[in-house]
Amino acid sequence: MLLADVVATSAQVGATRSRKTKIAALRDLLRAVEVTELAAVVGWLVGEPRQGRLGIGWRTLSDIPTGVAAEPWATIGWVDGQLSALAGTSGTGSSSRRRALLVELFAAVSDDERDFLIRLLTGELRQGALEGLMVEALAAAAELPVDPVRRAFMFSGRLTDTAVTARTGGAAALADIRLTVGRPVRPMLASPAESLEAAHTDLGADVVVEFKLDGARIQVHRDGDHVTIYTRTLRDITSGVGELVDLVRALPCRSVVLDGETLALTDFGRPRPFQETMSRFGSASGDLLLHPYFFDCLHLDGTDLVDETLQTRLDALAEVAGPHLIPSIRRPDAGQLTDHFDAAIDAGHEGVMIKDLTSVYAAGRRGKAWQKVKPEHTVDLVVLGVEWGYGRRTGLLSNLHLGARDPDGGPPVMVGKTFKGLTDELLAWQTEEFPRHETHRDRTTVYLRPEIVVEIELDGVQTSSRYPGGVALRFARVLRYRPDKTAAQADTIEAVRSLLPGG
Ligand SMILES: Nc1ncnc2c1ncn2[C@@H]1O[C@H](COP(=O)(O)OP(=O)(O)OP(=O)(O)O)[C@@H](O)[C@H]1O
Repeated sequence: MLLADVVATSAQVGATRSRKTKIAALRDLLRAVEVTELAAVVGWLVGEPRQGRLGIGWRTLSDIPTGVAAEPWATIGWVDGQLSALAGTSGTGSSSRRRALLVELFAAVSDDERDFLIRLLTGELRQGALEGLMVEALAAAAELPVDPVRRAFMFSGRLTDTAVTARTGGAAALADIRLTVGRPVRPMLASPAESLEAAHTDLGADVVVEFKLDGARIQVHRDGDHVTIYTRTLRDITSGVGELVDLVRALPCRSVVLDGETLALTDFGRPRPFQETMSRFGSASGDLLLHPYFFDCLHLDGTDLVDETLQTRLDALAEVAGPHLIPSIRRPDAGQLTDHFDAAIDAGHEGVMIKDLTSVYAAGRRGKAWQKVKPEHTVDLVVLGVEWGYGRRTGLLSNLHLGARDPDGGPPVMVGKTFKGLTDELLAWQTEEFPRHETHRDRTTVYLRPEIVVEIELDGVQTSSRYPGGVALRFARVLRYRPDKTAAQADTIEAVRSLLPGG
């Protein structure tokens, strides 16, 4: 099959807002490709080549001469081979070798294909929403229910592998993919709740309420003396966090998989700012010590706990990591719930997580089983453009155009603008950094590729006829930039709409 077929399907997926139509388009393509082409195609369609991130920048790519292929002939296998060669090129002389490979690649493709490849190689195609669609399309193509595919993906962490397993082995092979100590599992995520009371009413009395710490997610695997530690995006950071490795090695068990958050603390035991934890995180240097706060246990001494209730998992966690638990309270009444929330805020934390004690561990869709409550609403949005300031801000890039993620993989949906909360330092940073992400500009505004995520605090949202999503932010202000997040991890337009009064 040709690259052109994949590009056509990608365009079809982008052109419709209908989830069903998108899935059908992906399913038809998945059915038509050879099994040998499947991993490459799945990787491209979710924006994550099976070779991993190739680290090719926009600047390098824009310098490669345009192709001449009038009749597209680039096959999937050939393009995949070029990407493997690119991935395997390192050391002296690698940049000219990489350039030669790119020139060869681009000479063989049409304009549409070139555009697709550029977006693939720069990471612009990478979107969490596409993974969700792909999971459903893989199930449809293999005529299987979605759940076993989603579950296999949770355990394997690699959609390309899951695709091949679904195609070649069907339900039985998918069911064989289980938690393996040492191999990271995709983490379970939370949904925002409107308020403490709303979450409590929604989940009922059978809940645990935990502090929500503003650190970095860690997933810890230990098999005997062998410890590995992964980030939220399943990156192995073991070598950078020696203090955590030592601590986990000393836990009273033979094998364990733990989920938690890690933080650096001040001398007074209060959390250090998020930026400080992040800068220490994974870089073995610096004298800040990271402390783990565990909140889940997925495996203990040969027993998988993923399908057990949270209550059972927390009991196992208390047994193995008692001194390192996140502060929590089980089955609080309304008064205890508010007290716990206040205690979290007083201690300098972000808020609380309210979790259903009867729920199992499930990654893949932001479920309602874990709900987060913060004192203010905050959303992570994508910067779409920025206007030149005036008055004191003349010559500085100031007013941000903010977009929420389209859960179906389309371009972000604009929901408002703000220049509030920007310090002089941030204004200077924006003015220097944003032109590097520019697509084009007009007299007032520099438009950006949607790749910078900013955390916005707001009082709420209101319906709007001006913005395409029908909703606009109220009193939005910039809290901070989120370099740890990609646009695929920004909040969705649905998450923004859910903040509408009564939404
Ligand atoms: N008690 C806790 N239970 C689960 N996750 C927690 C807890 N405390 C802190 N966290 C962090 O919160 C994240 C889950 O919240 P969410 O799914 O909203 O992710 P997020 O988009 O990073 O959230 P936010 O932007 O609010 O940090 C986890 O990935 C973890 O890093």
